[in-house]
Amino acid sequence: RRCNLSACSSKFVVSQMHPIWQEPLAVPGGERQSPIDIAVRRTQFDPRLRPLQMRYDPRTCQQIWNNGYSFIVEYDDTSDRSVLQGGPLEDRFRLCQFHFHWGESNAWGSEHSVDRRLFPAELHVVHWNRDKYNLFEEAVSEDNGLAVIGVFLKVGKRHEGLQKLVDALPAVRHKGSVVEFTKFDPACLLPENTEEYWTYSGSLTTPPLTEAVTWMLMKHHIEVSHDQLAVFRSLLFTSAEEEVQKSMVNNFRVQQPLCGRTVRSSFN
Ligand SMILES: CCCCCCc1ccc(S(N)(=O)=O)cc1
Ligand SMILES: [Zn+2]
Repeated sequence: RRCNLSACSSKFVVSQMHPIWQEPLAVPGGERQSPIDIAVRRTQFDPRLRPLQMRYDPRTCQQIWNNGYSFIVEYDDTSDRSVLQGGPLEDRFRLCQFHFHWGESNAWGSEHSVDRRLFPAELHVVHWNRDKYNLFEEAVSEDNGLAVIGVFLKVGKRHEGLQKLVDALPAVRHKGSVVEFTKFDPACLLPENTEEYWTYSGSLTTPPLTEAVTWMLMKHHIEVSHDQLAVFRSLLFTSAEEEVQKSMVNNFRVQQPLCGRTVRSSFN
């Protein structure tokens, strides 16, 4: 199937209307946008890809914030206490936050797909290149500025590690609310096997959509219970002042053209 190259080549491409942000999105460049479908048969095994090395200090966990699009668990990234390196990465990246994307039903919700298969939700663990930049805000707009680990969620047994986070969500029901949240190790949300992943060069999936991200999608998913996911869906896009309350669901971006990029795998 030909990639709609028209969406890949023009300098400024106005991509599709975003279901939540409404206004048409003009994205810079537009030839390495995220998310994408991972066509497994077209991925290329790269034996040079090393295992990922996550070293997270749970004490760097600070708060949960409802930013009106997802809930963000934010970490203190003013020192090298929580760092990611290895895999496809040449530099060291500091953990700054993690968040999720999910659907209104279990039939969809993830941003990436695997052979067109969608998952009910997707976790993003966000890091920035501390060897090249001094702040996340700088790294966001730079090539090789960010490294995001993606993990697919399936509905099944209850995830014990997630429950502490789920219990805190009612406190950030409305857009703009923040609650203290400490001593949480995001490694508990990763699958046991973090050696098997796909990696490609892409972008942020929400504004500013900058093409700064090295993506690493875990091949293995984690399981959460239906009730845990229902609490995600009980959050609101809207602030307490707004008269019409809108459920925070379907906060994912539609898939973008691959534009000739190669997705590499760390496994055969
Ligand atoms: C200077 C402010 C920029 C904030 C950009 C925050 C952001 C982080 C990760 C992702 S995602 N979904 O690609 O992992 C999207 C947006
Ligand atoms: Zn995300």
